Amino acid sequence: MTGEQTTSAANPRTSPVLDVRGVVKTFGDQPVLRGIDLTVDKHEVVVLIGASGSGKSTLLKTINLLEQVDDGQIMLGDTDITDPSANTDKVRARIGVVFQHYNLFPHMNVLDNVTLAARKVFGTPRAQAEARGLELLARIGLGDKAKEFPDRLSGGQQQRVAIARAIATDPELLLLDEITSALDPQLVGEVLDMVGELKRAGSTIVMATHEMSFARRVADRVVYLKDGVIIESGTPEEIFERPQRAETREFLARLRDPFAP
Ligand SMILES: Nc1ncnc2c1ncn2[C@@H]1O[C@H](COP(=O)(O)OP(=O)(O)OP(=O)(O)O)[C@@H](O)[C@H]1O
Repeated sequence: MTGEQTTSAANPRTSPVLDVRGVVKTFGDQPVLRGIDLTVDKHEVVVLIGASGSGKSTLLKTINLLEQVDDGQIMLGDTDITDPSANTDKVRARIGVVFQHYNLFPHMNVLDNVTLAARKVFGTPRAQAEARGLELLARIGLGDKAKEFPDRLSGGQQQRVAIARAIATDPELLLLDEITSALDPQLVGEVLDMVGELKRAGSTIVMATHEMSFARRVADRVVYLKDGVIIESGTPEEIFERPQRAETREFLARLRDPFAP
């Protein structure tokens, strides 16, 4: 028996980092999430795939409380974050988020961007926050950019800073929404490599992406969403090599050949 098996036998399953239960979201009369169930364990990397408009971003937004659910429940650890009494700021402080468009504050230098949440939300003393920020920037190869303003960085560098900012407060969960789709193709690799490093470092991640090769490489679990419903989820091998559902097979075939019937 391996050490890992002994540990898990001794410690029965701990509660998941994220537990999405029956989440429903409608915009006007358009149902966008139609009963989503999704559990994410610590250190797990879950990748959401699906056609444009299938509800991937909306799902991430409900988890970050940028959108309210119409029905269902979302647990972050032991906190029901969909309970009206949940403190939005406290919930958001536990979740790191990076969106498609690197939304760094343009009037702040890179280090101030990375350390802002630690200083303002967590009250970490500036010297301590900056030491951690500089360490993070050095780790991602941008140590020499600490005092630069965002507009002096390439899109890929800005997005890497946005990721550094999201992890600077050691969030329990990281949400990444199409973080490479606004980038020039030659800048995509450096950002995706950074996500690979976060995975190796043990982050818990839910990400939406159209980069299937990346989903295949980095995901522990791939979740295929269609019209607000999870059609199928499984390991990258299960989804990409042996999809069980006809809808998944059709989606993947269309990616390979957009003119497929
Ligand atoms: N605030 C909103 N008001 C009205 N409709 C919305 C709103 N946000 C999203 N939608 C609609 O909800 C549906 C799902 O959108 P969503 O952005 O979640 O899809 P997605 O899978 O992330 O797409 P993409 O891959 O293009 O980012 C779309 O039809 C979209 O137009």
